[in-house]
Amino acid sequence: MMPADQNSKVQQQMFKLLWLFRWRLACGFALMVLTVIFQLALPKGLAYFIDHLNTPDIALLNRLAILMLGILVLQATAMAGRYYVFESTGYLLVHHVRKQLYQSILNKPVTFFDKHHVGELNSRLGSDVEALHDTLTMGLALFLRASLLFIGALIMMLSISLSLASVLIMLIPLSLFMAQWIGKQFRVRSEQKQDALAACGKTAQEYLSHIRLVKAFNQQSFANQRYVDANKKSLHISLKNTALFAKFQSGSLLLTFGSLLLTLWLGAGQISSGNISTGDLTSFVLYAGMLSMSASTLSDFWGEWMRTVGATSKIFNLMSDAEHSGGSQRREIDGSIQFQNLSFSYPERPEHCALQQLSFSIQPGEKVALVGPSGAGKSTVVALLMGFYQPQQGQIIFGSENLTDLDTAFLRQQIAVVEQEPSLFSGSIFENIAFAVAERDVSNAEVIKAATLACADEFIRRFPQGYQTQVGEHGAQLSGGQKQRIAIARAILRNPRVLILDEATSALDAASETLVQQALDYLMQDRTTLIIAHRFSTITRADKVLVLEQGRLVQEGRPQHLSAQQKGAFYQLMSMQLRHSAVNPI
Ligand SMILES: Nc1ncnc2c1ncn2[C@@H]1O[C@H](COP(=O)(O)OP(=O)(O)OP(=O)(O)O)[C@@H](O)[C@H]1O
Repeated sequence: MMPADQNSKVQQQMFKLLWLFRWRLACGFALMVLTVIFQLALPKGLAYFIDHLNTPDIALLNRLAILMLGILVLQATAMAGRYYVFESTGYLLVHHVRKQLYQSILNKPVTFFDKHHVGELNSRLGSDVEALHDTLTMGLALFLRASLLFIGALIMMLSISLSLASVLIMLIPLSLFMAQWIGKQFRVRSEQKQDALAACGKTAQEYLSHIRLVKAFNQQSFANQRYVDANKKSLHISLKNTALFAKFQSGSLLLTFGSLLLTLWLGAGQISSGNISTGDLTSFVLYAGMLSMSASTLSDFWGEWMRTVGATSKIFNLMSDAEHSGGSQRREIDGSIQFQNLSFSYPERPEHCALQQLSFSIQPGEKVALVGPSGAGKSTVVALLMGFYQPQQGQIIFGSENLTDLDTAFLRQQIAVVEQEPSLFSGSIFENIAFAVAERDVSNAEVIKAATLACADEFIRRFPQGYQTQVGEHGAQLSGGQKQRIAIARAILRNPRVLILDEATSALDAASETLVQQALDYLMQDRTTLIIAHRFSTITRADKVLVLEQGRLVQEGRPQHLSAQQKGAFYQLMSMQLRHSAVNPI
């Protein structure tokens, strides 16, 4: 349950959203008032018609029929207009919120993504935003219409027969209570069903996205069983829901037709005593139907509205704070980097020190290899360098500027990262290389030049569609070496002052290896390069090596110098690496 003040804040924001579309909504409301007036007029017309069925004045009946037909046509037209205006406003609202929400998510700090699962964010963008459409526009429209109809039908019923109306009004609380109770039951079960369906989807996604592993271990039947189990839960809830609905239907039938019978019985007495006509009784029954339908819409709405407030509060929370963009200095960096007495713990694991009192400096143009066992803190150094996290202690200096004073976006423009497993997006090879430059349009010639320097132009041209070849999800059509060269072309196009290279651990064939190395050699020229290095050959070619162990810098120096210190961490690490390479050459 949300606290009341947060509830009202969310509702204020929901009304602010509605306010953006006020003219469309006002137009929809005007059409709605028209449809309600027509709807209320029809039973009255019908009553008049029935009471004059025996009249010898056929012309009067004809005029009456034409008038009612006219009202019907007008009502149908106004109804179509009302439906279109509200429904389309709902879609425009969803489009608006989804656009803003996605943009806010993109601008969140990296720490945010440590806490939130991509699947969860997807469901905020999907079903939670969709709830706004259903409740905020269509739901609200139905609520307003039901309110107008309820009041109108009640007035008409009271005007036809006070006594008959009083009896039926006493039955309203019973039907409202029943609808409320059943609505609550459905809500609880539909939430359980949603959870069961989400669990089903998660199981399917997990096994299907790792299908090769499943097949490699012959685990199809295990994967199938997991899915069947998850599916069974959702079936069980659906069956329970269906049984409840069946009972509800019979109860509601009894109540509806019981009240109808009561009305007819009491009405027949009133007709025989001459208080009302047959037409009056017919219209009374029709108004009573409108009253009960609108009452159940009204009782459903509140639960629906509060559920949407719940879902929407998560959306508004996500839309609130954006990434801390660091300082305001938009300085060109010269490539020198210093870590000064830096300590850092991830916000999600504050008790664990990922980096401890780390100090080192890198000169402009220097090639520095960052080495250390798994979990030593190599990737953390890079994450801090990119400004993804703020250290709790110490500082990072670019040139003479503290990282906290620099505009993070401007700083990142001057850094390029080549990942260990390059990420390619669905789209063409051209788009994937041009992805390097967000600030301006990139020409064909620039992309081709970058690809040529990355030794990628030749293989790209061999594809029938060349640079327009679609790489498919996760770049499935490209080999490991080809993906790496595209990632290198991307970095060349960015022309960064500082290059961060997370060296691939997986082996390439000798020909690919040579091409990738050639591309990297070009890329590293005259740039400060920090390499998370795994290969012996890379490490020995670096100007300097930083050896990390459990977040601490344990050794630093030229590789030749460090390899001579047989008791040092570097020597141990390299001996292990060489033994491993002898077994699994990379
Ligand atoms: N997002 C995170 N949240 C919490 N702890 C993290 C996070 N990322 C890394 N860590 C922890 O921080 C420490 C350093 O991790 P880091 O990824 O920097 O090591 P690494 O040297 O790059 O390892 P590897 O060579 O295996 O990639 C590890 O103990 C790791 O468990």
